[in-house]
Amino acid sequence: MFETIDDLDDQQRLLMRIDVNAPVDDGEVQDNRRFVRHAETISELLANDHAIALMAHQGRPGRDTFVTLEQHADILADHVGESVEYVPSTYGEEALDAIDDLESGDVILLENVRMTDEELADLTPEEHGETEFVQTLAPEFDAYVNDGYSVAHRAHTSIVGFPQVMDSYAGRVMADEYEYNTSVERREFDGKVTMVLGGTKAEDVIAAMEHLDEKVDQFLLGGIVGHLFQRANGYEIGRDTPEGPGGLYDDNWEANEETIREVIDEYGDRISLPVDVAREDENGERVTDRMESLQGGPDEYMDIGEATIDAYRPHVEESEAVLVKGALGVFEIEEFSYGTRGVLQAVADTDCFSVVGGGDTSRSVEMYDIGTEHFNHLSIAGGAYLKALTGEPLAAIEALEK
Ligand SMILES: Nc1ncnc2c1ncn2[C@@H]1O[C@H](COP(=O)(O)OP(=O)(O)O)[C@@H](O)[C@H]1O
Ligand SMILES: O=C(OP(=O)(O)O)[C@H](O)COP(=O)(O)O
Repeated sequence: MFETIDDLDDQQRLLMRIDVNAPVDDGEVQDNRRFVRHAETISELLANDHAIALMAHQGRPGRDTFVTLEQHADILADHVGESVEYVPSTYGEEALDAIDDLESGDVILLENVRMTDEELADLTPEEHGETEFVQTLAPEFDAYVNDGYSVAHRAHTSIVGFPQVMDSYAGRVMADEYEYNTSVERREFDGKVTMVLGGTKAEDVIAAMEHLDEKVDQFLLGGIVGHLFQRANGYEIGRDTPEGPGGLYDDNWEANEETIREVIDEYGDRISLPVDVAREDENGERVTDRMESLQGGPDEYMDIGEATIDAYRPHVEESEAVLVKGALGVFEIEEFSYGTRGVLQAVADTDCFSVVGGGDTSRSVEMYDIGTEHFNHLSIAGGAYLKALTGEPLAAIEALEK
């Protein structure tokens, strides 16, 4: 097990990794629940008179979302209610000067760690610990804190390098997420465990399903994941869209179909699939088509239909635990939110242990006032949450435990 910030002495100089990786719309960084959750950890640490230098990433090199962290500092400052100084350097002279000036109660945010040569280099954790990035910053601090659960599955320098050479602690977000998200893997439930899987990151979800068969009694599928399964069953549904991940239905179809077939052969009797799906008609209204009546063609289906929601609800009602990853439809558009809302409402109305994961998906609970208090945990992680559910070790946790 790892140590947490409860084990820290007061008034330390802390180097802390958070994950405020966010959607970027026309160059503007969008606020999200990650900022709120990390702000809570930062406030807690400030109450104990620590001085904090934050490390974080945004986007991936080459993508439009790969930007500096200037806006992130402002958004964080709003949530913390204290100044968060943006430093346009990760471990160069400007960074070292700002770190030198750090006093108890101060918070600075260093530049996007993915702008360094080391962060994404293909190195072992020990080699990450020997990089100039780590060797320059580590001596400046008393301890390292990792609160970035949603990036915990990446073995990058800021995640696995510093714990090699520094006293290391899990932040509040990291510790809470770890506790809830490993509950399925630990199989803490006697009753039925149901997993609701959807969203757009379909290949990750399907890969996870391969490892989940013994831990889950019932799968309820929707979103793009549901389309892919129904396509493998011979229905003419699904096409790649410019906004989507690409390749699911053409270049990667053969591989996807093979995996889906294996999953269906292995435990298809525990998998419920959409019996109807909803699209927009020529008047912009929601219409629902039965699966047998699909004709192929260019229709884009954006939600599961009402009959599917009715079929899924009883499974939720008889479950002891329900884990959700990915939305069942494009819930951001009210007309196509019925599936996601219907199933989440059923979870909220039932006295089961419940976790909703996926940065986007968990947002739907707040967006439609379903009541966060009805859920045991809303995860701010996507990929890391999915990995934890399957029992795969997370690089950050392994590094903290070392
Ligand atoms: N049928 C669909 N077509 C297109 N997008 C969909 C569909 N169903 C769900 N989605 C999208 O899935 C997203 C959420 O799932 P996902 O992309 O896996 O993200 P996360 O893991 O962050 O929750 C939502 O933004 C929603 O619009
Ligand atoms: O947003 C993240 O992951 P997620 O979309 O799986 O939740 C993390 O910040 C990890 O980012 P990455 O997938 O570019 O390594």
